[in-house]
Amino acid sequence: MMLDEDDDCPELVPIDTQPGPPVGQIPVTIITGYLGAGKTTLLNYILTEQHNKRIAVILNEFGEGSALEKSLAVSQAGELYEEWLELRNGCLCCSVKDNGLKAIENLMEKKGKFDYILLETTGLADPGAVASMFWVDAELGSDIYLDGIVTVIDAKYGLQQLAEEKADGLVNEAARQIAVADLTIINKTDLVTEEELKEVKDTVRSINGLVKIIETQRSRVDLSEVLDLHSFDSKDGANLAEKLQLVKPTRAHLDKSILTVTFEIAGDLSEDALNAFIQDLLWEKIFCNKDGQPMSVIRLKGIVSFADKGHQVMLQGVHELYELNETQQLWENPRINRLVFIGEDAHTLFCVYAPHTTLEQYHTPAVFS
Ligand SMILES: Nc1nc2c(ncn2[C@@H]2O[C@H](COP(=O)(O)OP(=O)(O)OP(=O)(O)O)[C@@H](O)[C@H]2O)c(=O)[nH]1
Repeated sequence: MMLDEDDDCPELVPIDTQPGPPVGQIPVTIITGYLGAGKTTLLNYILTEQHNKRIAVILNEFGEGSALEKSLAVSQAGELYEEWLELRNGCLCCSVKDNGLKAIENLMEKKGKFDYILLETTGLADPGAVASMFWVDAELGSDIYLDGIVTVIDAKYGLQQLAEEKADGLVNEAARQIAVADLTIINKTDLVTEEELKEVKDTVRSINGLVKIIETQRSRVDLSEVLDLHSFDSKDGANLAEKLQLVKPTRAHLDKSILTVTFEIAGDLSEDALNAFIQDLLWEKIFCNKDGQPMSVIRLKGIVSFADKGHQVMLQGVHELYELNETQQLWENPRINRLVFIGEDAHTLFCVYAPHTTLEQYHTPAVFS
């Protein structure tokens, strides 16, 4: 076909990689932390700050072990909220005793539009289970999406809580809450010395090499540090690529079993090989420690390169779920893949592939390509 001379040349359009969640979905931030750490104080602080958002706060008993699945089935019914409080700045506060996403969705239908949902889990909850539920639900076209997981830590008693030994070799909830977090708030800094605070920070870092750490008194935070983190969608792509460069593998500290392992691999990966590796890790659980205990992943993140893609691809995982999404970031040479795994017995990843490697950054092209 000939182009009319007066016709403009078609403009180049960027590839539509659709970063971030679909338009119109409402972010949910999960707020977790051990008993008495300062979660409620944080929620109250957020609610009374000026933020021009209509925030709904949901206090509930998500993630109470086996109650979770059961509740998913029974939460179809109507009246799910118990107390309801409308604050002057437009915030809404309610207590949902029922578990499950349906409860929240019903709530939204009833009370109209919120701009934001904060969900406080109980102190003993495993937020990873709650997070995976939201993540799956967002994929299924829900009105809400998971924005991030914030863990509040007690500066004074946090270490003690982390050191508590659980029966049957179970990993302590306080450690899990840190492992899964995008942001940790070390609260009650007024009650500790500089040295004590440093020890808490070092311990948090020893569990989660990726997490952002801030310190507070009375949970007073800059709201931009807590809300709209986009920790699970590819809007975070550029930030994540930068952040991953700085992540260091961690060494066991107080909680001996959870730590962070990093891989750095130059060049393109094979998508099939990477999928196979992650599925072996998350689903088949073939990577075991010397006692035959499989590595259990709590969180994983990465920026990876596939030969047929000019854009960086983001890897995200929580528990047994993972996702690979193309970001808007174009690769520059050299392409360096970076993967970070946080989990129980994460060091077994090294033992499998490199029995003599210590926890230093490890180059392993053979595994993924
Ligand atoms: N000294 C001091 N006390 C604080 C600080 N932040 C919160 N507190 C107090 O610590 C206690 C527990 O705070 P909450 O916000 O209720 O803690 P929580 O995590 O919601 O507790 P649970 O709901 O029991 O899990 C309250 O008495 C707060 O007033 C702080 O920075 N310094």
